[in-house]
Amino acid sequence: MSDDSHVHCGTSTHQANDLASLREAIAQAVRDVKDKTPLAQSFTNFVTINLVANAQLAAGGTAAMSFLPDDVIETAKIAGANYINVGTLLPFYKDALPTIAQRLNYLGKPWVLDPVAAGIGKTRTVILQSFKAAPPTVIRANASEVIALANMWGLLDADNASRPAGVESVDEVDAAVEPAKLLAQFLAQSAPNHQAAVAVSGKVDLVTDGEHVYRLPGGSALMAKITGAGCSLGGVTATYLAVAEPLIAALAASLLYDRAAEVAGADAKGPGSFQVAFLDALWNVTAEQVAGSEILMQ
Ligand SMILES: Nc1ncnc2c1ncn2[C@@H]1O[C@H](COP(=O)(O)OP(=O)(O)OP(=O)(O)O)[C@@H](O)[C@H]1O
Ligand SMILES: Cc1ncsc1CCO
Ligand SMILES: [Mg+2]
Repeated sequence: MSDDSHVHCGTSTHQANDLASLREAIAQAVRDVKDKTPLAQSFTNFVTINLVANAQLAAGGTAAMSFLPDDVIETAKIAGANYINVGTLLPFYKDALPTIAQRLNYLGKPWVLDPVAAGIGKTRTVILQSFKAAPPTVIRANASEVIALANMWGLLDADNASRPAGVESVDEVDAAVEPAKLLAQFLAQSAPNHQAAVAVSGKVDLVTDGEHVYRLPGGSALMAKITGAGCSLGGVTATYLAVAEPLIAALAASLLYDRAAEVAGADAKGPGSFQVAFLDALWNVTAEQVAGSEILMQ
């Protein structure tokens, strides 16, 4: 864990020390999930709900999926963290989701948001706009969604105007650096202990707490050929958020995904066998492998 040979970008000694303690905390989070099997509750889309639950179990946690406000709030009282994903919408979500977000925040319950397809449709926009007043602890999204959400919350100037992109990203992760930092700073203002994080997925993942930016290379291109890679990453981020602070949870989940995708990609014959191998790898990748990953700090 003290091996920081993967540090790049002219890293100072101070940063190297930070990175060493970050690696310790990441390893601890991975071990804590395996030891404590924390519950993370999800309000998530119908397309990928099964992969979300299976990925949370494979990482070592437990899953519960709920949709009605009373059910979500009661379950939140026993869950370590929560996850909201707006990929598929039903009419009642327009009232249910703002209510749920407000209650989670009032109760001080940490939660992860995946703003799937941000920018598409009035209903989704109303729901995502409502979260500005009751923000999540962590946002996990692709680059287009991060840009669209930052724009929707009025955090961007005209130069950074976004376009909606469906459920797949049309933007590169690098285009989302500033929007991600601005979102993380905004989340931190209202978060317990002022701690929050934004994770942007793509070829090279990016995680920021609003101050530092961490780039996480690796993974497999086959991740983009199974549906729910991003959704389940949000779910597993919530699993880690049950035992760790936001930045550590976002880093641990994204790094676990990269390492597991590499293992799965090594002998998969295509997307089907890749998904099966990926779940096995989520289970088998060790805390040391996750924490020893390449992390480019800025
Ligand atoms: N080209 C790529 N190379 C390596 N890993 C990738 C690539 N594209 C995506 N990934 C990985 O796939 C996972 C999901 O990221 P992605 O950006 O596809 O999310 P998403 O668009 O929200 O996905 P979905 O909505 O289908 O769940 C992340 O772990 C990310 O690292
Ligand atoms: C394909 C799809 N459509 C709505 S949600 C979803 C899962 C990927 O975000
Ligand atoms: Mg997605």
